[in-house]
Amino acid sequence: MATVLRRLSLKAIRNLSPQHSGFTYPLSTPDPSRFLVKSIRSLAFRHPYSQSMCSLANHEASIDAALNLDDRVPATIITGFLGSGKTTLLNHILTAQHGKRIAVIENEFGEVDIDGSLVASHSSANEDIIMVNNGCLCCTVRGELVTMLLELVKKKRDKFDQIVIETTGLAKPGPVIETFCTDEQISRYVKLDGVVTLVDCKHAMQHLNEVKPRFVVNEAVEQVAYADRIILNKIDLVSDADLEALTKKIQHINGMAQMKQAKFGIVDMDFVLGVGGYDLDRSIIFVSYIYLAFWLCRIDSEVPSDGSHCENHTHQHGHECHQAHHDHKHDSAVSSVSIVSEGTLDLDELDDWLERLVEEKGEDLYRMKGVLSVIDSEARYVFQGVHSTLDGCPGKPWDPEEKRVNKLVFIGRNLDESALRKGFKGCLV
Ligand SMILES: Nc1nc2c(ncn2[C@@H]2O[C@H](COP(=O)(O)OP(=O)(O)OP(=O)(O)O)[C@@H](O)[C@H]2O)c(=O)[nH]1
Repeated sequence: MATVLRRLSLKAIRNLSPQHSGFTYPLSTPDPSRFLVKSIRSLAFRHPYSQSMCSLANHEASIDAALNLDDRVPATIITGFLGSGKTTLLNHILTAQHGKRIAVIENEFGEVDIDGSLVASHSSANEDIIMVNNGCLCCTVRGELVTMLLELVKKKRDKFDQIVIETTGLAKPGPVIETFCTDEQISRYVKLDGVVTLVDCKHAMQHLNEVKPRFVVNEAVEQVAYADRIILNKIDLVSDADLEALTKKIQHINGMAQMKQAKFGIVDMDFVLGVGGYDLDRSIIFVSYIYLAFWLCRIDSEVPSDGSHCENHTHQHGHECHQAHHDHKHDSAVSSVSIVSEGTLDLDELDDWLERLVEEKGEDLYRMKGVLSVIDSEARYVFQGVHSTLDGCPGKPWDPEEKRVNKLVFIGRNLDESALRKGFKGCLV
């Protein structure tokens, strides 16, 4: 069925664009994305097959939604590039007064779980934080997402009111969204409420403009393009002029999403929960998904690049996804190095090493984070880095019986693993 829908959708989109392989819109249209979504929605409504394309479960769900009988669990996807503030927002959601019990699915790019402990320390319901490490929900561990969602809703449905999924900073949101629209089991129990994208105002322009090799998709652009809500985070780190330029750039990519500026992800809860971004017939969602893929081709062609376009819609980050219509690789130059080691660190040595590191490699070091055991401290030391921005503070105290294990993750371009391990060793007392 999905294939039929896909073909019809592609045809519909092609009909909108008689002049070239991208698509055109009336010159008088102030916002092309709005026009296209409207057109595609009306096409989907009018299409005789649109009602028969979805599964029975989806039909029932749509009718229930219309009658306000929809008791499926709403799920929110939090996405955004590495270090943009996703975990910070998640902690805000977990501690804010909204009366909702939240189950969290955390997806980390490195094989070491750092965010899990940082999130768990804020949550009162630790057992409902599920970690998925070392793979992207958009590809390698997508199956796990389905399994975990089903387990949550089937075994613990009475324990929470909302699911929040934090993707890795290198995830493509499209395939994750598609899981909610196309998996019959998931759509029976869970409804996608919205996609919230965090934007790091200090570094976003660099990533949005990044030149990618041919067929490699820019994840930062995709994360903005698929958003229902965009949080322009870290406004404390940029000038008004930079903020204005970034806002324009983002509006150009996605003119539909509501946008809010924030520091440390502080926004009203109704901006991120209860968005209702997908309270439409599933077929329309799927059509919109296809539309977005096409819209992204158009954006990609406008983002400075070496001529790449989306014939094959492929991106890389060291592993590949072989789903029918979103084959993609993530950028193979981007990888992670995880260090797990016992021992105590000299904080001064550590500071010196990290400062030297970001001075030399800051441009390529997208993200660093760690939970460390430092000398003369009963508490964990938590350090965070995004390019050359470094931050460190005491975290939760170690339990007296607990083995003090240092965990660090570096994510970036062309990482020198042996140099990183050597640098770390040099800080041990
Ligand atoms: N100055 C400033 N720092 C911020 C703000 N929001 C978050 N940070 C810091 O940015 C760093 C990264 O924040 P996280 O919330 O861990 O980012 P993330 O998107 O979850 O990171 P990954 O999961 O690694 O992709 C942390 O040191 C935060 O304290 C902000 O508004 N201003």
